[in-house]
Amino acid sequence: MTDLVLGATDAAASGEPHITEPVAYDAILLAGFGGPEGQDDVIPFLRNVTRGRGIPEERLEEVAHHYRHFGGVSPINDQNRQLKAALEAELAARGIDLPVLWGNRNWDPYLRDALVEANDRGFTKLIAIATSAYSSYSSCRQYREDFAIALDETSLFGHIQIDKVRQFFDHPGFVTPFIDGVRDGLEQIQRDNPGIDVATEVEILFSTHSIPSTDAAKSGPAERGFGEGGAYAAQHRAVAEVVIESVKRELSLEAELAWQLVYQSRSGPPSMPWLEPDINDAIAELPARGIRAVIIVPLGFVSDHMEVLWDLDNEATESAQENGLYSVRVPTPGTHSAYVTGLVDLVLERRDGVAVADRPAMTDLGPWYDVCRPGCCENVRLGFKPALAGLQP
Ligand SMILES: CC1=C(CCC(=O)O)c2cc3nc(cc4[nH]c(cc5[nH]c(cc1n2)c(C)c5CCC(=O)O)c(CCC(=O)O)c4C)C(CCC(=O)O)=C3C
Ligand SMILES: [Fe+2]
Repeated sequence: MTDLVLGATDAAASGEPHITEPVAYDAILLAGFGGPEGQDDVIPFLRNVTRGRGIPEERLEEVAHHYRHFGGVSPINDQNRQLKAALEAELAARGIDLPVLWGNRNWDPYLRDALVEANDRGFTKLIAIATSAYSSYSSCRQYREDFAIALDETSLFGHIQIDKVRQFFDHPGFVTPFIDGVRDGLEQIQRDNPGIDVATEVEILFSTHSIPSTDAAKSGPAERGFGEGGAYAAQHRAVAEVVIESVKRELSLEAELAWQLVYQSRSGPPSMPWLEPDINDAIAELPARGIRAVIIVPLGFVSDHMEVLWDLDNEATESAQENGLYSVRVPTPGTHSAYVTGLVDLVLERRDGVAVADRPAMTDLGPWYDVCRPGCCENVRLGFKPALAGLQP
């Protein structure tokens, strides 16, 4: 163990942003968010997620109601079970002998359960895939902090090494399902709205989780300037541009497509600035510009979990209806074959120490770091906690 890169050994301790030495991993750690699986789980789950966060009580009641509406069951755990099975099938098909262990940050099975299993099976080197594509406290560092906490809880610090694949927002495996989805969505709009002008009457709304503006500002390494919304927003804008250009190419469209990046699922007190505009406010502005149809793209999400089912399929879809707009919601990557293949490629990239030039990245921002930079994805509200797979502090 080194104090430069907490919990890491070998190549990771060099402090380089990319590890291009092979590492003999024993297993993959699939790290999920976790979600309730029955009415009795809802409140304890929400307590786990929001401990010490200053989320207003009304917001918690509101979110509890979303889960209650679906019988207290979030689809997220089943989606991760399916992803685990798909990864195992892909690994087997490619003859790669790497077991997949699954553990969540906020619900059973927890990360600590996966680490106990790893230890029982004699695994000491794990490569983690967090089910989260972009850079921010919630989508990167919080997973890394929770790895450190889980090692501590299980007294496995110094026995088990946990590295983490890079944020994969611009990996073709993650982006391809969105390109497919937007292309199919446009075709559906043209089919169902004969004569509609895709250049002037359709708006593509790329939606992601809102986060506090202070988190967004810290979402990338301080020395790189990313503009408004930090690396988090910059990564989303860059991926959205790639999706738009790819769809135009695939459909041989000459005209520009209208799009914007919007936010959803805000949860802090109104006094705290979070990233805007909210998707529902953005939708309300569209009819005045002559827009007749929207494509809602859940660009920030890897599966159709509660934020997608409730905040998009329920709320945003209703906003579209109220504003007289035809709407299509694009699927998330889920278990799309490109996504599953891409995740396995990301693991092999680390196992084999692939050269940076040979790592696929569809935007100029990537390929993102294997070892997070100091202060990257910090949370100024909650203060410093040690985190694995990154340079300290
Ligand atoms: C960036 C981001 C992602 C995307 C990255 C990723 O995918 O990880 C994400 C995913 C998710 N968020 C989820 C659920 C919740 N998030 C909450 C609260 C918060 N999320 C935040 C950010 C994010 N969240 C933030 C800044 C907060 C405020 C509290 C804090 O400062 O930490 C709360 C508390 C209640 C509320 O306020 O909404 C809940 C219940 C679920 C599970 C859904 C299911 O069960 O299907 C998933 C996948
Ligand atoms: Fe969240």
